[in-house]
Amino acid sequence: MSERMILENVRAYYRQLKGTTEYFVKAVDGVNFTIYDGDIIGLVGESGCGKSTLAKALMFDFHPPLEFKGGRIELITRDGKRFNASQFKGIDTVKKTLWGKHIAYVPQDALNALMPTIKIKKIAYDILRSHEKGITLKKTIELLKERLAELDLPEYVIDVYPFQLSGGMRQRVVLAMTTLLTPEVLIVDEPTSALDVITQKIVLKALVQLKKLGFVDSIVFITHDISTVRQIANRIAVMYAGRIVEVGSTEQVINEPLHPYTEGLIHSVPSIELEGKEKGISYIPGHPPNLINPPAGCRFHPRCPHAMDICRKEAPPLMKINGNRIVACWLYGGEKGE
Ligand SMILES: Nc1ncnc2c1ncn2[C@@H]1O[C@H](COP(=O)(O)OP(=O)(O)OP(=O)(O)O)[C@@H](O)[C@H]1O
Repeated sequence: MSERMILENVRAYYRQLKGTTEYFVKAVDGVNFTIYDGDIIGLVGESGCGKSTLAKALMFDFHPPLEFKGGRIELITRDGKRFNASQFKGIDTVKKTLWGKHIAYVPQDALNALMPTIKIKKIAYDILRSHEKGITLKKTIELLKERLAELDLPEYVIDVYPFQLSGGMRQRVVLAMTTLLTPEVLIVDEPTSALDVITQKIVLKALVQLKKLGFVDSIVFITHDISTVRQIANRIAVMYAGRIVEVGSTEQVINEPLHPYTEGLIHSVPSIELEGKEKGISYIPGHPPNLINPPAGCRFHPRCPHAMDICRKEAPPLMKINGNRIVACWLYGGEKGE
């Protein structure tokens, strides 16, 4: 499997000023993570754990107050070209070089971000124009018609205003428009959280379709809802307090979670409990830490039922277990992972 993105020890902090004192919110702090061609990765974790900030890092989207503090973020294109976050001097070059063409992002508020008074074809044209000089409205319409048909959306959509579309339709139109230039990686942030269950399934199907048809190679699906992501992801990465704590196949992570945090997360989801697990719904005690001054050692140790001495002192590295499981927890031994 070829790699599409490699993240090594990535740190992305928000700079904050209180009076004259400078603080950093360590929203992404030592993340290691690889995205392969063909992946649909579910990135899960509680609110505030750093998922959206990690999405910004994957987009090379660093501008104040967010700062890239170190590590390696590398994007590898289909034709083998490599882009490194540290090679870019400003966000404008990132936008021009990568966004839309190699990596695309559908933010949490995409549904509302569409200007209600501009027709879909004009919105698509404006998006394409910002990435591809010389593209015409005629060419945009041709391309968009093709894509809409592939995603089972009617052609008339191009001539309507966003407010005339239902939530699920709007979300699929956003997906079609965002991927018109066939980027290698698509990042979607909570794409289904505002939708009813049936519409959610239609949007999930559209995502799978985008990958199947080769409009994108890999998808990162960000959500706090592990039960949604399990429907389409082949792998799940679990994030806690700015770090990835476990990565594995969807089945492994859900059926045999290794990290105590993953276990807590899964047992707190009713829809997963109902499918065969009879342990009852439970909640993870305590709260995620303040990311300005996170606890030493494993960041989960104050909430962990298995915390040992070492957990309070040393942060566990991501370790490879049984060949293909990856976990950052002192309960497990093994060689160093991703
Ligand atoms: N502009 C900002 N300035 C300072 N801190 C920020 C900023 N944006 C986010 N943060 C902080 O960074 C941390 C990670 O936030 P982030 O939005 O990445 O988490 P998340 O997992 O995506 O949360 P959610 O699921 O609620 O969207 C949080 O502590 C948040 O308060």
